[in-house]
Amino acid sequence: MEPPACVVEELKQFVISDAPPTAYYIPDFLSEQEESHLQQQVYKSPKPKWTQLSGRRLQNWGGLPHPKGMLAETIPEWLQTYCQKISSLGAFGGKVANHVLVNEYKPGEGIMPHEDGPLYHPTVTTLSLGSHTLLDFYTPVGGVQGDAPQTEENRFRFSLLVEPRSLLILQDEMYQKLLHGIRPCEQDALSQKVLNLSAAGARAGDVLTRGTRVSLTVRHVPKVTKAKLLLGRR
Ligand SMILES: O=C(O)CCC(=O)C(=O)O
Ligand SMILES: [Fe+2]
Repeated sequence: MEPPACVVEELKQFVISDAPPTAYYIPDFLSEQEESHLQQQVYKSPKPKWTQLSGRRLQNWGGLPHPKGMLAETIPEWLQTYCQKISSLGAFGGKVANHVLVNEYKPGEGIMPHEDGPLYHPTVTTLSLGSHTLLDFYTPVGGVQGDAPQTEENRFRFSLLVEPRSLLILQDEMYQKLLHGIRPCEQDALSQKVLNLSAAGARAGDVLTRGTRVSLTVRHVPKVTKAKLLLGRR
């Protein structure tokens, strides 16, 4: 089902026009109460729900995405509310998000440049709780013109500032053609390379100190397998 055109229309005011198509940045998408409620729920989750990785830890909700289809699991109500709220903006072309990754980064932690890949295509949406971060975007290896060595520095294109309580939506080229990552540092010195400075209420020259950030990446996994294997069936 297509979303009502007016809803998608409403998103257009949030396009980051200096970035490649298409990034939407919505500051204060969450109220402070919603932010602390979500933080409480994340930290109330049972310990085995966390997976510790190098430089961050995560919770996976909704099932494990797989090329053959995700065996869907029920998303708890405290997350489902936001799956619906974000989907109702038209972010997933009328579909409802069915997968959420919760990432926690302490100051000095980050995530290596990567692509989100085909399983979630074509949209990823991110809620930020507790702290800002800088999301850095890179040309893939092999995508840099000329003879320059393909170092991370040479492949770096620009950053987006995501403030706590904001919603970021990435689609199109931003999703498909660029890698994204978070540098493992404790402070961010903002420059003109941050393409959404004014929308995020910041200025070049500002230095922001990171706190613990929890991000919720809310996505729609199109390929789902519903048939649960009936164990013990005769
Ligand atoms: O924490 C973020 O904003 C980025 C997380 C991310 O890139 C991912 O989970 O794929
Ligand atoms: Fe990612």
